[in-house]
Amino acid sequence: MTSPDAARPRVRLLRLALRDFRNFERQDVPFPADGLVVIGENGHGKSNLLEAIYYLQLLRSVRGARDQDLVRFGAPGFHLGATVARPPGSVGAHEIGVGFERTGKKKRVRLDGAEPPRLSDALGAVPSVIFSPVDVALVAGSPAERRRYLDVVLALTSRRYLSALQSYRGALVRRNAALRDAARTGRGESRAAVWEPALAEHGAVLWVERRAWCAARADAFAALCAAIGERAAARMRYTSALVVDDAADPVAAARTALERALAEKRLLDVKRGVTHAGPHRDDLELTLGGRDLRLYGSAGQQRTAAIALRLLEAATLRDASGCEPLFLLDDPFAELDARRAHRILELLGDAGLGQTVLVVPRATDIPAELTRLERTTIRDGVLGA
Ligand SMILES: Nc1ncnc2c1ncn2[C@@H]1O[C@H](COP(=O)(O)OP(=O)(O)OP(=O)(O)O)[C@@H](O)[C@H]1O
Repeated sequence: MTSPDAARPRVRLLRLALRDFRNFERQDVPFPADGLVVIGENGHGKSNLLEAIYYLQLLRSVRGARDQDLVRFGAPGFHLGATVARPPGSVGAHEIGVGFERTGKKKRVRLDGAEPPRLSDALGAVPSVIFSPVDVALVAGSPAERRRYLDVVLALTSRRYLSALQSYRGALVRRNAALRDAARTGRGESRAAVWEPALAEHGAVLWVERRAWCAARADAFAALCAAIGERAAARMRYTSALVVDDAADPVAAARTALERALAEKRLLDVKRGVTHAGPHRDDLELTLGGRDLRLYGSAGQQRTAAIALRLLEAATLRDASGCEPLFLLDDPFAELDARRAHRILELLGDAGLGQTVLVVPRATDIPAELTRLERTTIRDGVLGA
């Protein structure tokens, strides 16, 4: 593996303080510069630790859990505090604190002691990517998994996308509520139509940015799958029912097309109580040798494509922030053959390998490439126990 380039800028987690988060009562964890390997039996808190670190980026659970479920059983709330080192000249806070109280469901963020005007201003505070065996759902799961992947990657790296996503979701909830109302009362179709300009305006941004990202990264996806060990050609493509004319201003063209599609489907929407047209129905098509990986891929091929998606995510974060993100590895090589695991670590190394936190059930699961990292153990939510 290429040795990490010391000059490459990286974000580094120096310390993480966990209070009543999942099965951690009170832990202060120092992180060495290159990273840490955490060894512990099943169910002792390894994934919880990675979830806590990732929370500092997304301000929500990477596993899709609700905030109240992250609070240690019986505790009133949780708090995470991190100290981060950044390369000279890069922007971002050095002290990040996130707290959540069960009563009132209040979430508070502090960046260097100050509360940002909006929660979303703190998104991406600690850039990181998680690699985990459950990532296979990105490939084998429903289109919703892949849309969520795109939404996370793009919302973390494009302010315009984040803002459009928030507005689009708000308008969609309201239009669907109006549709259900119209279906029940037999009128009020116009109340659903009211939300269509907003859906078209913000949906167009989602559509354009998703397509642009997929087009820009498609070759890299194919190259990564090949480098990991696929012999057939892998392909990634954004698919959408929306037909948009080529235009100098693609957002304006997508907006017009979406407005038309929403109007055309309105009667059907009223009948079914849901919105049929829009980027919330699109997908990221992944194929190998021309065949849908979701339907025909082997478990190993699906894992490979999922890892390629995570590597693309890391590259996107790197391009946006200029820094190497943290790599959080949740025993990701468990079911892969040694050759593939080795190639993936080589690819991670080629990217400059940011600070790495690897969690594994046994010391024998640590790949040779990462045996140089410091080690600790975890038992019942206590590190170093
Ligand atoms: N809100 C919570 N409060 C207290 N404990 C919790 C909470 N949520 C989950 N747990 C506990 O955390 C443990 C699971 O931790 P985690 O998912 O990190 O396991 P792991 O070490 O990664 O295991 P595996 O190797 O099986 O993936 C379980 O014992 C579960 O009961």
